[in-house]
Amino acid sequence: MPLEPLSQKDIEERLAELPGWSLEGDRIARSYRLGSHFAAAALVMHIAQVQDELDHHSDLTLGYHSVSLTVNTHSVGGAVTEKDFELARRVEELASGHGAS
Ligand SMILES: C[C@H](O)[C@H](O)[C@H]1CNC2=NC(N)=NC(=O)C2=N1
Repeated sequence: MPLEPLSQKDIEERLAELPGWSLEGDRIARSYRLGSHFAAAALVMHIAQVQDELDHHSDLTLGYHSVSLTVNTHSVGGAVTEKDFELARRVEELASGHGAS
């Protein structure tokens, strides 16, 4: 199925199921806190693995005790699509396993 930009309503409905995620301009975004810098780096590596698996890649930033990501879909001109939410849901699952909050 070809990717299509989601409407504002579609985005809001999906964000309501993903606490901590928000719309920042034309991207969906989330930041996580971790217990140490190394724990944050480990989460970055795990997210990178999932991103390669999905062939969909966020802008991913490692902070001191934090990991932040924002994502949209380049192939539709930088709009938010279902693929961005697929990545967000996968990241949510693995982040809780890393003790991220
Ligand atoms: C060729 C490859 O499938 C594309 O470049 C993929 C890779 N990762 C991507 N990531 C994101 N965020 N948007 C894309 O459109 C995208 N396209």
